[in-house]
Amino acid sequence: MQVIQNFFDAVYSVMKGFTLFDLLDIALISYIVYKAFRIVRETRAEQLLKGILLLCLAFFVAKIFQLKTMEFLFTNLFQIGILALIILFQPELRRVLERVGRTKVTSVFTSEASDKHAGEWGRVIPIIVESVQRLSKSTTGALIVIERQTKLGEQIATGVELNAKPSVELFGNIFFVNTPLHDGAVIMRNARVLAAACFLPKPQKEELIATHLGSRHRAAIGISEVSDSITIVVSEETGTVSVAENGELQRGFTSERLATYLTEKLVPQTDKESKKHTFLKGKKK
Ligand SMILES: Nc1ncnc2c1ncn2[C@@H]1O[C@H](COP(=O)(O)OP(=O)(O)OP(=O)(O)O)[C@@H](O)[C@H]1O
Repeated sequence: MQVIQNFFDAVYSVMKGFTLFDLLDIALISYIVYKAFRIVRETRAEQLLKGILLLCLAFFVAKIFQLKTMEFLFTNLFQIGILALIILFQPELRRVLERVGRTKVTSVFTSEASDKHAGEWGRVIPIIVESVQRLSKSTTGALIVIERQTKLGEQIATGVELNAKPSVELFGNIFFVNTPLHDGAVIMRNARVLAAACFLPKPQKEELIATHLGSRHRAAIGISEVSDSITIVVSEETGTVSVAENGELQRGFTSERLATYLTEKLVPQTDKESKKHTFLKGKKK
């Protein structure tokens, strides 16, 4: 009974001094918790979170009924637990921080750099599309990663650095079967072919990926989970063109669709241009 009385006293004392800043505080915390919950739902941390919530519940039950040994045990467990969680979930924490760093607020500071290459991408996209079309026609397996804000230095270091001007012939040569660079992925940065034969990471939840997708498609999903890159995959078996972005693979791209997709992602349109584009689209209908 005393516990309940204390609880209401505490609530009353908090409400007495409640200001607009407290409301802002609550709104911000709610937003952070909501975002954290959404991120946790997409990772293996979901099960763990349920476990922690159960432990917290057990801890409060022990506190209410004054079970001293249980209380002692849980208090110590929580102290070591925080450190253990950081070690166990280091990859997830890293991904979350990377994701935070890629939010639109910070892109205010980086958009200038990406816009600088928009023109170059505009010239290179037709080359990529034509190369992909040829590779698809000849059922030559290919994996092309387009780097955006997240730097892919780790993956580039596993391959052979080229820093070459993109051309249809270059892509054809790189992916030509049994040549030294055909195994692995090409990574493009700032509209140039930076490296070839690069090794990409595996996806986090491999067991959830359709069994008919082989290691090339899985690698494309893997890199798209840990970065904001766009990865084009050409299937060696069927010639099907797929694109991986944000951990998702979309299949069956035609050349037109690929060109539109890449242009939308890599060549930011000015407000004026995009309005004109929408207007023209509307007129065509
Ligand atoms: N982790 C990886 N990083 C980079 N390239 C990879 C990776 N895993 C596989 N590859 C590339 O994919 C090739 C193997 O493709 P595999 O046949 O297993 O995949 P797939 O998805 O079934 O593609 P396909 O439909 O083209 O056969 C390898 O020879 C290599 O070039």
